[in-house]
Amino acid sequence: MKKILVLHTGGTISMAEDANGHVSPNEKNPMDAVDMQFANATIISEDIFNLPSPHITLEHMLTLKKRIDAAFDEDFDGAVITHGTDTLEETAFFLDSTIKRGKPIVITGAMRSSNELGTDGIYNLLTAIRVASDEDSYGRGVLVVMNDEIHSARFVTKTHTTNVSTFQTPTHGPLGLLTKNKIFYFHNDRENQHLDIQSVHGNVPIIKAYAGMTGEIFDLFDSINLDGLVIEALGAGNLPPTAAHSVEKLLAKKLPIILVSRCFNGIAEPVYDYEGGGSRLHDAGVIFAPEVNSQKARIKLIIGLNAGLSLENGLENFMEN
Ligand SMILES: NC(=O)C[C@H](N)C(=O)O
Repeated sequence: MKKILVLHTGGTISMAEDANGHVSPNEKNPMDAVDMQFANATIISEDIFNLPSPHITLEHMLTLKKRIDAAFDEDFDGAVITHGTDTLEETAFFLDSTIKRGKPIVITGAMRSSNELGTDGIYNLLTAIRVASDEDSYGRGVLVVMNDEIHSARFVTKTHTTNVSTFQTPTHGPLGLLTKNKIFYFHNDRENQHLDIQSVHGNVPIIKAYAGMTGEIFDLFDSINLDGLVIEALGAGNLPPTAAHSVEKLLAKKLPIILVSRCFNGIAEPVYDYEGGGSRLHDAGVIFAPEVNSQKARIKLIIGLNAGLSLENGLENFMEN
């Protein structure tokens, strides 16, 4: 018999719709009323927060990490988290990057609130518990389970504003799926580097590049106290020339600048050798973060900085792997 901890954090899965079609949080979490009878698992539930996920901060993510660490030091065999979908991938990535792989951690949510027609919350919660109590889920890192699919926290992203199949894994594909009776894994994800941090300080904004971008936004950053910057660059990792010029001025001040692509699929690499091209940006000191989107690159940078990494001490290696 597995002992699974369910941590509710809020989100649409715990919300309800009113007569005007507006969706908002409930005083009492409807997920607490779900019948949790499993042949192979005992469920203990806690309402750790009741927040829409746009209200979730890195401090909340750290609180969740500490609660899961404590539960795993006790006799829990796995953890399930219910979470709003807007920032679910960020919490999933944070936990995957700060907790050593072993006992299953599964995150789920819903696209339709608890009293809406075709609500997906209870179904997703029950399938997440099935995955967390399955022997084969051990050692796979943090998993996102929604709509009968299992995704790696490292690569999954929210792709649709309203559709129940919103969580997808561009480039890599899902790790597995659930049928009525079985769980199938058809990929093994590589181990994600994890750092056991105790703080989450850092001011790290994300900037998106576009055709005709000038350097003004980067020049503004010159006067703000930043700990790092993440740029969603064009294509394989390039910037318009004037933007690149201003980025080089920030690099001269030893600011960690992380580059990912604004493309939905693929991996950014330093390839192009022209003004603003990726290979020149890389030579100037821009760090390319492969296989993560900008919101995950930002979390990864904050984790690295809070673990004591710096440009002189291992930050580039951490971000590039
Ligand atoms: N489907 C959802 O959960 C979206 C909601 N706005 C949230 O992230 O809290």
